[in-house]
Amino acid sequence: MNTHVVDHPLAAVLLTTMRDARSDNATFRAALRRLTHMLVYEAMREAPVDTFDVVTPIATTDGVRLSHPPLLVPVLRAGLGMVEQASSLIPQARVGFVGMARDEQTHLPVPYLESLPADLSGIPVYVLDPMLATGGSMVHTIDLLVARGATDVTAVCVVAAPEGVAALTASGHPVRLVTAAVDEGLNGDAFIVPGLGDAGDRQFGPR
Ligand SMILES: O=P(O)(O)OC[C@H]1O[C@H](OP(=O)(O)OP(=O)(O)O)[C@H](O)[C@@H]1O
Ligand SMILES: O=c1cc[nH]c(=O)[nH]1
Ligand SMILES: [Mg+2]
Repeated sequence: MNTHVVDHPLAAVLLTTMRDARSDNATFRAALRRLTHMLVYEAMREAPVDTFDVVTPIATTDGVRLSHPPLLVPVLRAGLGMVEQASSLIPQARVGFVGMARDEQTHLPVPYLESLPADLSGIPVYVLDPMLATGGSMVHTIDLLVARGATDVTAVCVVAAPEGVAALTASGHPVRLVTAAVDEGLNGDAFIVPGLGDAGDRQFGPR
């Protein structure tokens, strides 16, 4: 599984704001939006394009358009904070939704929402979730996508734990990871260390 860590000073500054426990909900959300812009921009770097003639006020030249406009899939709740920025960067993208919340005892994801197109064959999919911890939520989401025919999936995360990266690799799914950081690991509550806490709570308040 290919992992791309976006290593850029501007991304690192935004990640620092998100990590900082003193950042309030609004500050955290604003930093997530701006960091999402950078992550999606990098994630789309190799996206294939078609060329066509575009007529400027002066002459005709080559224009480009995305060959395959993608599907964006925010994983609720925390991924909601990424979808507005991602879709403004890719206005042609469609959006599907998956909702799940980890059980605090088992740390397993409990799904509560699935709203996805039936056929995803030939459509690149970008899953938006700030946190890849055990990987359970991301693997479950990709299971749903692959069952609909997806063969080209990118997980766009802010912070990943090595355990989550290993789970994505072990899943055998056609996925690559774009993230701002791979952290040290998980604590006994399956939270990422040093991480940034609960990304849903830090945007929207406790459930
Ligand atoms: O890799 P995992 O161990 O599955 O953990 C990661 C998941 O945990 C968080 O969601 P959470 O379950 O806290 O729900 P929320 O977004 O509603 O807060 C996060 O946004 C991921 O979806
Ligand atoms: O550190 C973590 C782990 C799972 N979910 C979060 O929001 N944060
Ligand atoms: Mg949460």
